[in-house]
Amino acid sequence: MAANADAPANCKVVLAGGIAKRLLVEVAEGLEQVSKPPLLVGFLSSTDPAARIYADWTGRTCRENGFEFQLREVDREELEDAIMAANNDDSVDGIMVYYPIFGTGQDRYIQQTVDVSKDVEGLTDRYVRNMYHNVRFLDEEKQCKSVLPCTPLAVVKILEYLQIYNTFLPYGNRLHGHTITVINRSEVVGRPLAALLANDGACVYSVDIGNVQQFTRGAGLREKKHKVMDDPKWTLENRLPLSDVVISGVPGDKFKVPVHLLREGAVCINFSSEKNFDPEVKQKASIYVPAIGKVTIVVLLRNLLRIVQNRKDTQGHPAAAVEKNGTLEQAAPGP
Ligand SMILES: NC(=O)C1=CN([C@@H]2O[C@H](COP(=O)(O)OP(=O)(O)OC[C@H]3O[C@@H](n4cnc5c(N)ncnc54)[C@H](O)[C@@H]3O)[C@@H](O)[C@H]2O)C=CC1
Ligand SMILES: Nc1nc(=O)c2c([nH]1)NC[C@@H]1CN(c3ccc(C(=O)N[C@@H](CCC(=O)O)C(=O)O)cc3)C=[N+]21
Repeated sequence: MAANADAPANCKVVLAGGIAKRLLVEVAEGLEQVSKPPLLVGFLSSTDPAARIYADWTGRTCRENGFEFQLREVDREELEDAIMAANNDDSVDGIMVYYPIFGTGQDRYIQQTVDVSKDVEGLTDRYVRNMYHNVRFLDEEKQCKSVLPCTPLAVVKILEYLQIYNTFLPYGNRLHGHTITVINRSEVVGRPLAALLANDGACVYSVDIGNVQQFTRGAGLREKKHKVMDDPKWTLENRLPLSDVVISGVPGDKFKVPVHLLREGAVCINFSSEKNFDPEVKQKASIYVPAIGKVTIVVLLRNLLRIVQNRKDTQGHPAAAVEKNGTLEQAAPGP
């Protein structure tokens, strides 16, 4: 054994750019099906430097891939009216609002101002409710897919790429048998992500600053949608050794995932702007994805195409446009 102690560890570092490229092929095909390049309008009222970087980056990715993008920098007091004007402007296909703005519950209120038919980020109530309830379509005919939030969906796409999703299993159950820890439970990323992964069959431990919760569809995946449980005995430290996938998104540069507690061969994914994993992660992980932003933006373009498509499909088909939430009765094609 000692003879091999200096051999390099076998961790594959997977960069988001490569995964994004594959998804972009799909997006390019979708773009050919629409009559004009979709216009995305981004509202920047945030003073957070991460929001501006992300906004610039969205613009660049849109333009490079045949989409139109306009950045509207408005005072936060004017934002609600500006969003309403874009809702009523037929030339605007999609709207995204960069957060944080007020950094309070008011951001949630602003989010709900975006018209559901233009919400590329899937953050309005109807989409969020569909996601938590595992309802995948907007219409009973199952023609119009619901919109999923970009960053959680980007993580799903990465897990599909890495073949953590087992395509031998039926769609909707493909994470059965996996134990996944998600460190972050924000309303925009961590909590929806835990729910999506649990709805797809995983046993998910959702960790935030206060506690650890388990999201699962129960033994034998008998439930249609996930349930959430609390147990004060659960800690990050005692969940990590059980987890074959660890996804971390803690803001700030203080937090580091304790590498010594990772299970040998774990798959580690970081979505925080800061590095939540020290380089030693490569001594333990089988796969390490250090950042996911590039995939998130391609998922955004994919969502933009989807809402353009859904609007086309609901024209002259008003039943699909009203609030009518079907339940997930059958397996549906990919998310
Ligand atoms: N790559 C991407 O596509 C995206 C990345 N981000 C990045 O992800 C990070 C998080 O963003 P948000 O979810 O919006 O932040 P947030 O501040 O709303 O939520 C942070 C979450 O982390 C938890 N947390 C904080 N400290 C912790 C600790 N020591 N241990 C365990 N949990 C802890 C909090 O309880 C909370 O659930 C940021 O760095 C942000 O820039 C955000 C959106 C998209
Ligand atoms: N409505 C809204 N949606 C967002 O998704 C949103 C937002 N507002 N406000 C700002 C935050 C921040 N954010 C990031 C995106 C990518 C990386 C990221 O990881 N980027 C690089 C790594 C760092 C780099 O290369 O500079 C990458 O993945 O390759 C981080 C953070 C999205 N945000």
